Amino acid sequence: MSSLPPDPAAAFKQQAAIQAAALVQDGMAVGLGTGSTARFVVAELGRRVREEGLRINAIPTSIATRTQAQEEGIPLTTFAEHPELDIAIDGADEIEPTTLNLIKGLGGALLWEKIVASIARQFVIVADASKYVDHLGMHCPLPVEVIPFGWESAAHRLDALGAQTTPRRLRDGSLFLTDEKNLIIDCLFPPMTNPDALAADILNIVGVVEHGLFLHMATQTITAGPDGVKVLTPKPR
Ligand SMILES: O=C[C@H](O)[C@H](O)[C@H](O)COP(=O)(O)O
Repeated sequence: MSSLPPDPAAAFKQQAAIQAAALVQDGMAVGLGTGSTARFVVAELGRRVREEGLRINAIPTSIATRTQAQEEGIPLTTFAEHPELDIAIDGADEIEPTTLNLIKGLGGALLWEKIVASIARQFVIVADASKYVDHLGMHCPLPVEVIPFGWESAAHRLDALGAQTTPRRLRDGSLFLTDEKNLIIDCLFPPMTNPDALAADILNIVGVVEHGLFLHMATQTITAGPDGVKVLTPKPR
């Protein structure tokens, strides 16, 4: 029996995920996201592969997703074979509904997720409707991935940008390690009015590998909530 509490949003996540998985067509190279919503996408694509004979090649964005995709029987591919992808489908922690700018990475997969999103012609976000915010940073810390060497100095420089920083830890107190064996500094910023400038400042810190601001990347969001399914595309800038 699972020790995880039931997820009250699970049905909405699954609804959004199934609609997004329907965008995947025969022959596509597909980026598979990470997290509780992306899991439903992978499950649905696995079902389509097995039951409908859907032929796809996929690149997973975490070790956890790779394991799930293998269990589902989804064929995996490499960046050498597919340096570009037709579509990537992933979850998000916060969505700003006008720009479709995002915060991602509460699951720690932001680096591989951003690499995969950056090579996908379509980057589709699936979420339950609770993920919408007026300004990024309203509900979540911004995860920033840093290399282990000198991480305390990187955290100090993130503090200087106005963040309240906490290194992410496991329950036993040890530092959380990403799939790349890096650390995550969770940064509580005031709600963001200029995420582009903040993203540039964060990337200027030596030792920072990537951050969870996914700006001007999503081509579509599919969310589900009590009011039904909503599909958004970014408003022209
Ligand atoms: O690192 C994790 C990812 O960015 C997830 O896609 C994100 O945290 C959303 O996860 P969930 O669908 O579980 O809310």
